[in-house]
Amino acid sequence: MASDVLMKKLTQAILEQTITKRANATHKGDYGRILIIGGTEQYGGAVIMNALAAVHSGAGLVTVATHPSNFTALHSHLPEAMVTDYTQDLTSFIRSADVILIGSGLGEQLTILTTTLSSVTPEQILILDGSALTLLAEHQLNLPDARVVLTPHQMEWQRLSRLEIAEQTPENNLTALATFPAQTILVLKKCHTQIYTENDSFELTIGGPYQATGGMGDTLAGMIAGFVGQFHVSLENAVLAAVYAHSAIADDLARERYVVLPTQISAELPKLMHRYAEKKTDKL
Ligand SMILES: NC(=O)C1=CN([C@@H]2O[C@H](COP(=O)(O)OP(=O)(O)OC[C@H]3O[C@@H](n4cnc5c(N)ncnc54)[C@H](O)[C@@H]3O)[C@@H](O)[C@H]2O)[C@@H](O)CC1
Ligand SMILES: Nc1ncnc2c1ncn2[C@@H]1O[C@H](COP(=O)(O)OP(=O)(O)O)[C@@H](O)[C@H]1O
Ligand SMILES: [Mg+2]
Repeated sequence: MASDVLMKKLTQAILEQTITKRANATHKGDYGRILIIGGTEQYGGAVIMNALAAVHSGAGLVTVATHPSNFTALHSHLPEAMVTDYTQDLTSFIRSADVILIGSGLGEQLTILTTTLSSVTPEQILILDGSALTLLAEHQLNLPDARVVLTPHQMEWQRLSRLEIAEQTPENNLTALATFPAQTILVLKKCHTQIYTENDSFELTIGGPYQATGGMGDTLAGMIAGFVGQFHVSLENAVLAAVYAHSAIADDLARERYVVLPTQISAELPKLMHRYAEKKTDKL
């Protein structure tokens, strides 16, 4: 049966609307203070990819709260990022962040998640990815009063919504989203990722299987953090632009590659953003 939900197709117009040229008299404090929480000993790569994407998106200040065994690797990839031990009290770090991204490679660290959920405030943006979504579902945790973005892939959304992947129709997804606090944004990742808000739904028509590499979603989550921390047209626009840019870069790179690595996407971000800030839209 055809869907009654009108899914708007994302185009490069979302990049033109969202990515703006920077004003001269600005500083790092104007471009988002991002706190990334995740990365067990096994999954350090996940937060490294979050942070690479956030910094290459233009985030002003990025701090990564992770297992100490990841500090050296993170710094060797990205000296721009600050680090802190995620087993220590994170409340002061949470308080001073504009955007908190938690969950990529978080594994079974339930206490870190519950502390974060109880510490965020309504004006903060909270992005929940990876293991945070699985823990949320397993322990039936409530979302806090904050500006929440969920970034599940289909299996994570199955755990959260109790909808089998085959049942994840636009109608069912919207009904499931309505059980979360109003204004929660859902980025349902798959081939042709869909984005749902309380009142609207959008579909990506770009991207492809050359993106099917571990870390591709960690990179998207870091980009979303970077975009929402600096582009304030609306939270929805910034999320949509990050989702579109992620796959637009992948498509561009895939013209000459069999697979596209997550870190290659991050490396290309400043170029793509420069093109759109300058409205040089001929290439993509
Ligand atoms: N380098 C790293 O440190 C990496 C760490 N990762 C972290 O590993 C943890 C576990 O995440 P995973 O996603 O691997 O494991 P999950 O168990 O959450 O999900 C993977 C399972 O879902 C299935 N699936 C069905 N539809 C899917 C879809 N559209 N996209 C992706 N999977 C789909 C897969 O076949 C697989 O069985 C997360 O915290 C994640 O952030 C991953 O991001 C991979 C890279
Ligand atoms: N076949 C595909 N076509 C388009 N996009 C894909 C495809 N496979 C994976 N992706 C994209 O790659 C990302 C994978 O996210 P996720 O599974 O969370 O990765 P990870 O947790 O390993 O970082 C999503 O943005 C998804 O849309
Ligand atoms: Mg993931």
